[in-house]
Amino acid sequence: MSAPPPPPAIRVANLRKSYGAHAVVQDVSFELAAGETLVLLGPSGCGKTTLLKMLNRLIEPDGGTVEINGRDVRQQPAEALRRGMGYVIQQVGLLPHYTVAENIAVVPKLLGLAPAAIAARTEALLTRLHLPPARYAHALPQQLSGGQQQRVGLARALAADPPIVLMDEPFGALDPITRAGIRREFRELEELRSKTVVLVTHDVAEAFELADRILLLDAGRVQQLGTPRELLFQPANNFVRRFFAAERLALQLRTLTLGDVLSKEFLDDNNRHITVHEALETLTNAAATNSGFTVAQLMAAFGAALQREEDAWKP
Ligand SMILES: Nc1ncnc2c1ncn2[C@@H]1O[C@H](COP(=O)(O)OP(=O)(O)OP(=O)(O)O)[C@@H](O)[C@H]1O
Repeated sequence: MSAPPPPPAIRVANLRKSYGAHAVVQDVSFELAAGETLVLLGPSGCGKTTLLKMLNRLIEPDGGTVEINGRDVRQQPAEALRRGMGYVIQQVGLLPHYTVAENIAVVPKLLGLAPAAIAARTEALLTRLHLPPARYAHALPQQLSGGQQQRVGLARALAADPPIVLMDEPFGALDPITRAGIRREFRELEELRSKTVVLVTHDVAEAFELADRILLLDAGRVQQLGTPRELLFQPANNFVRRFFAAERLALQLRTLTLGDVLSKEFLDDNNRHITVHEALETLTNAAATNSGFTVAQLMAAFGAALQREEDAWKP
């Protein structure tokens, strides 16, 4: 007999939380496979942060269950649970009198890791996050820019190599350009690729860029759970449709790939996964090498692909 499949990394069932008469999270359920990135998205006050904090017991639910790797979180002490999950917040929360390296070492020390292992890990993470250790390991948080502090916050969350990382508006305090840059680094960070990530944002473009799946909330209720593509092309209701209306074209450009829009003769293994948006950026860059098609051809193909998608989901 084959072994039963492993339980999902995170399973949330019928989770509820109210403050007085205000139902902040209402009957939320979802499952997340190991290695998946789920983005909690929705308007301000819809319950994203409350939902996230119930995963690591910073907030205790009124009802429902949270299981991590098949185990109910209430069966483990909250402190131990939190040490096993990375947590990144907008305010970063670095300890002001600790150096960058000391901040990163807090959880690994609590977990009893050997000092040499902690030092090696800190150095590797700082290097990976573009903060050369020789320059930054012994700096104090106040000597860093907001973007650099955010990177240290990320390094700290990853220091003990937790399989699950929770992030609450991790790029929220940054200006748009720094934000886009860090987001790109984040996507490319090997350290995060294998991790199960739950990330809160109210930024639609950010959600589309980072999510494997998006959980869209309104007033504490799940409006839709699905891939960015599903939310865009198969909205479950009018709220979902309206939520993306203002940025629809930009999202479509970021969602459809060359593989979706171009015919086979223009495709190869290097370009088929590039989004139309990325391809346009390259094409309009003067230094770009010849890609075999023009902006006009790509836009025509994109228009035809959109029509196909819309037609496919018409009731
Ligand atoms: N401790 C509390 N007591 C009373 N009400 C609270 C408490 N914490 C949160 N709320 C309310 O619950 C609702 C959801 O808050 P939450 O922080 O989860 O929303 P959010 O979607 O993360 O919002 P934002 O995007 O603005 O951060 C809000 O209306 C908030 O005022």
